[in-house]
Amino acid sequence: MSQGNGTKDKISPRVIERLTKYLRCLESMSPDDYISSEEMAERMGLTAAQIRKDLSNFISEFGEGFGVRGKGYQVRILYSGIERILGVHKTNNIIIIGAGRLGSALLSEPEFTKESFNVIGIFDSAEHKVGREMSGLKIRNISELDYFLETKDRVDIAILTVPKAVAQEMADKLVSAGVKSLLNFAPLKIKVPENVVVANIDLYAKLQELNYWKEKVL
Ligand SMILES: NC(=O)c1ccc[n+]([C@@H]2O[C@H](COP(=O)([O-])OP(=O)(O)OC[C@H]3O[C@@H](n4cnc5c(N)ncnc54)[C@H](O)[C@@H]3O)[C@@H](O)[C@H]2O)c1
Repeated sequence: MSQGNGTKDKISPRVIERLTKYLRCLESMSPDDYISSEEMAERMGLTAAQIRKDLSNFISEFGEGFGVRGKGYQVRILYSGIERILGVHKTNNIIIIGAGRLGSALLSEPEFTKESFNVIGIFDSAEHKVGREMSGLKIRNISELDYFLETKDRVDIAILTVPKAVAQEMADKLVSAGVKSLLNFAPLKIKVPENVVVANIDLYAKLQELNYWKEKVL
């Protein structure tokens, strides 16, 4: 995860990444259960101290009743607190730029039917795709993007699934129209101003990393 030039927040991206994993860990538990940091640590291959340290950054988000001596954290309180920290307790509107193979696969992803993430538009530049329906949404012409951003609901996140050659240009367009968060799948590092966050997902780079580690464990 990167943002323009500076860091707005003292919280490390690693902490936020672990919070998303804590949510996954808690998902399989009953909300009335309690879990200790030791038990969570064991399930997740972390240390209890790490978990306590991560959560202590946000202690005010959890409020009363968080952490009962001898029992641990109540799953309901921990889960909803982390959801609030991550901002997924409310609906986040998403648009997808590029209705190709990846854009189409993401649009049909069941996570996007959850309340926290809601795809409200998908755009493409290919005339033959514009107007077609994809997972219940009409593909819009990219030329309508500015008008859409001015007139429709707030857009919280834009996902870029366009070719590398146009990804930076599309990111600039989104940023100048006021979009503050980008998830980029094109294999290049998108540059954004300081007040914008971007997560670049480079699958090929991940494969290269994995290949390195594979050699080490053999
Ligand atoms: N398919 C994958 O598994 C995969 C995996 C990782 C990364 N990627 C990357 O994701 C991006 C998309 O991959 P894909 O396989 O879906 O490609 P694709 O060719 O199937 O789709 C790209 C879509 O973007 C559209 N497009 C091109 N220029 C545009 C513009 N200016 N505005 C709006 N739409 C535009 C094209 O018409 C096309 O529909 C690429 O950068 C690719 O390298 C793809």
